[in-house]
Amino acid sequence: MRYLTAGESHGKQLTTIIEGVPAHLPLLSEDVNASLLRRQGGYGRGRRMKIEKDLISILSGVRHGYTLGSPITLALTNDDFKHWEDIMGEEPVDPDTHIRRQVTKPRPGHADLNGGMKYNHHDLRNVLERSSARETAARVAAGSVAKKILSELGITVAGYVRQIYDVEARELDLTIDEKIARASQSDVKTIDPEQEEAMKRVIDEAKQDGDSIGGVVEVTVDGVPPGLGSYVQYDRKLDSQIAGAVVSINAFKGVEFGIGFEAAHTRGSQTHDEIGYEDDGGYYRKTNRLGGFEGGMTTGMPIVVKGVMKPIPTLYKPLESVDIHSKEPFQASIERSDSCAVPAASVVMEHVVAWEVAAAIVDQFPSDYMDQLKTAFDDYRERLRTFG
Ligand SMILES: Cc1cc2nc3c(=O)[nH]c(=O)nc-3n(C[C@H](O)[C@H](O)[C@H](O)COP(=O)(O)O)c2cc1C
Ligand SMILES: C=C(O[C@@H]1CC(C(=O)O)=C[C@@H](OP(=O)(O)O)[C@H]1O)C(=O)O
Repeated sequence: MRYLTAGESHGKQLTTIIEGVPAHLPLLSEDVNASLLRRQGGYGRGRRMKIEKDLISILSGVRHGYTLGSPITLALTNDDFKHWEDIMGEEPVDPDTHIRRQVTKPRPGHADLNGGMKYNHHDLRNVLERSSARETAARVAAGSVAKKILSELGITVAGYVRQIYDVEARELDLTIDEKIARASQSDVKTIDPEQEEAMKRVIDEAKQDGDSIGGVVEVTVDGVPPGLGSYVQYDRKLDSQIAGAVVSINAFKGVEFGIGFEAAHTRGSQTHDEIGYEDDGGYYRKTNRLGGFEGGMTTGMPIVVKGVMKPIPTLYKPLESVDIHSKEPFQASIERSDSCAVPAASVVMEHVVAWEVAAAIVDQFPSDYMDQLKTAFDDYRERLRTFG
């Protein structure tokens, strides 16, 4: 399976084209919209999310509620476009007006300067429109289709906020239903109200100071069998595909599986997951310190992956920059902005991880239609249970 996204942040629409989804997967626009709605929520978002009502139209690949096996096109209209028509429209504009409106003071931490230099854009709006995390709506749309495939196979994916700035969510031993319930809340998704309030407080403080903050998101995938991904070629290692996908989310700078960076100071005996066997369930691990991966393949334990999001680059008290026309020092441009997008990004990360897992499954069990996939997948699970 593969997908492409297209669209500018304040352009007419975002488009996702997905290829390789097996036929006969139940799919309605409501399924995608439920995910999009969650991504729009979350404490710390700016005014843009009050303008948009992210609802997709399915333009191809689905008929009477089921996928056809042909490319699926999901289109999402930007409601904000109506306010930007003269800036974002396709018609040429008068050069004087154009010069006055240009974005010329690149924001440190955003794609503005590097993108402008690379594509020779003297108006940095040409960069920021596509580098904006508005694009993550299109990726969540793709991920919601992936989640439908996974749910047909008994696999669930849940993402939630582990940390915002210096407020850490307490570690809890949650059931999968509790994790999903927590992930589907649309606010700061944590465990106890006190921590939620503390997270909201640090977001408010950053906002009042014209500053921004980041945090940590955790995604868990339950119900995966052992052996998804492969050790035989570097680019088939599923953990590396997931890591790449996480770091491809705007502002995500690091990723870890299980105990992750802690493994630098744990001994082998406190790092690896001992193996057990039960007649009913087959092989299992006594712990899940490695977050569900060995050798680029799933172990059968839940995948546990964390991503760190840096603070948002646009600051209402801007950092120093240089005007690319005059070369004079200036404060960076202020674009309307979020002050913290970690809660929204937890929904994005959940969906990009879901995509990678679903794509690995469809790749490993090539199927034209869902029943074929389910049978191949169930047979595989059954074979593993008595393996050896
Ligand atoms: C959900 C989400 C919302 C974001 N909102 C903003 C924003 O309002 N303002 C901003 O400057 N950056 C925002 N970002 C981050 C930038 O898009 C990102 O930092 C930029 O594209 C540069 O990419 P890099 O940080 O990965 O290097 C957001 C990121 C995510 C995931
Ligand atoms: C539009 C979204 O996020 C945007 C991501 C973003 C950025 O620079 O990444 C900047 C802001 O855009 P605007 O200036 O239009 O408010 C965010 O609102 C979205 O998540 O749908």
